[in-house]
Amino acid sequence: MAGQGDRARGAAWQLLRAVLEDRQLLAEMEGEFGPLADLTPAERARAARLARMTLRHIDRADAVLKPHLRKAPPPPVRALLRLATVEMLQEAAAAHGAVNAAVALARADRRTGAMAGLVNAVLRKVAETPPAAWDALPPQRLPGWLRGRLDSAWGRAAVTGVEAAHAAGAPLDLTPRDGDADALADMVGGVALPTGSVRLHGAAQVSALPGYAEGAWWVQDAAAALPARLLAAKPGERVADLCAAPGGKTMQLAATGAQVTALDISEQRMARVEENLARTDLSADLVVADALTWSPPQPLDAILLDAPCSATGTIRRHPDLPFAKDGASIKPLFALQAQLLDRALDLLAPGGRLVFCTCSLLPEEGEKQVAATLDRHPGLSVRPADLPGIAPDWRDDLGGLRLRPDFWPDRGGMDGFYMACLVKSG
Ligand SMILES: C[S@@+](CC[C@H](N)C(=O)[O-])C[C@H]1O[C@@H](n2cnc3c(N)ncnc32)[C@H](O)[C@@H]1O
Repeated sequence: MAGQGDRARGAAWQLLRAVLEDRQLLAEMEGEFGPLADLTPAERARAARLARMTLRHIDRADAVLKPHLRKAPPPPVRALLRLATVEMLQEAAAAHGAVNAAVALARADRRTGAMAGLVNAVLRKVAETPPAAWDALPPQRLPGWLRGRLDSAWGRAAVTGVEAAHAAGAPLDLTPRDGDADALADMVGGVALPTGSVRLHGAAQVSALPGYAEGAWWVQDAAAALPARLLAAKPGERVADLCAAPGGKTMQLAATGAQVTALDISEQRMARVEENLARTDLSADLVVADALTWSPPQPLDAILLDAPCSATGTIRRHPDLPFAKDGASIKPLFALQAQLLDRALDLLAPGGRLVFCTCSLLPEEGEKQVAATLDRHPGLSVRPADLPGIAPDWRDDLGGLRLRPDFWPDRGGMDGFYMACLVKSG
């Protein structure tokens, strides 16, 4: 019978193959029926971590493997070699355990069984790689379609910084329900960030942290916490969160005392908003509907539009994304974002505020989208972003905020985001 580590490795191998061979997203496979279904919570966490770590360092693994392979092995074997290489060199796992487990996995699968000898021989050589040689390998490159766009938008130094941030992964950020970051940092042993989030470095089991059961905080990247702060909802205001699930921003809005309607097109994802609100003892009206056709009973004072996007700002948390998506698959989102913006503006009362945001690194989903909206809607203006803890150079010429993973390098980075607060003429 396979040991615990082997079951986790086996599941990580399946996850990797599904991403690399079938372009599936990890998040879609981590549910009840995916490759992790029969594992214990600890095994699941380990499998998901191994798969993500391998995807973050796959180019480096290939560079180490190349001299030991006469020709590229079939994809399943290649994925197994990459997994074990990253486990040994990035995680510094004991070589005998990683090699033996990979050989056992190869042997147990009829598609790879005949190559178990090769797996053994190659990984024994990989195990001899000096740590300094591994450390000297450059971080994984972004895929060509994204690298080119980011290079044109932000320049080569930024691209290099973003790639380094992706390789480093992401810390765990929490948003305090009562807004007291110092008290929460003391409670969980984290660091209060200048923008009001609390950061924890190193692996932590979220549900075991103090305050989880009481709903004193929720997990939310420090950058993702800023759009709701930019909207600055006030008690009693009528506010809608138009693309709400899983609800991080809904909880922030509800915590202000505003009357919040949280809307999402996905019933399944809306269930997550409901769970999150229940745990944090916050309330909002929940609506499953298409934001393009939904109408509120009265015009709204403020709207948050966290529009569907390429999510290219979250690659450090989701290293599978560059393998599962490409430039063509994200293009239709640009038009949808413009439609959602126009519709949201229709729903606002005169003088009302709309924060548009996307977790994207592409100007097409941020700066360009807002500039085009201002052109389409004479009288619309941007209220310049001004929030505690933001650096002046995060602000763009329009008055929005451009955030990138290479910002805050000494603090552990942040997700990529763009946000701007639009004000409808009175
Ligand atoms: C970026 S996510 C939102 C994240 C969320 N605001 C948070 O902070 O937790 C985008 C969401 O938009 C929803 N969505 C996509 N198209 C939509 C539409 N036409 N109307 C309403 N929601 C939509 C998706 O189901 C998805 O949950």
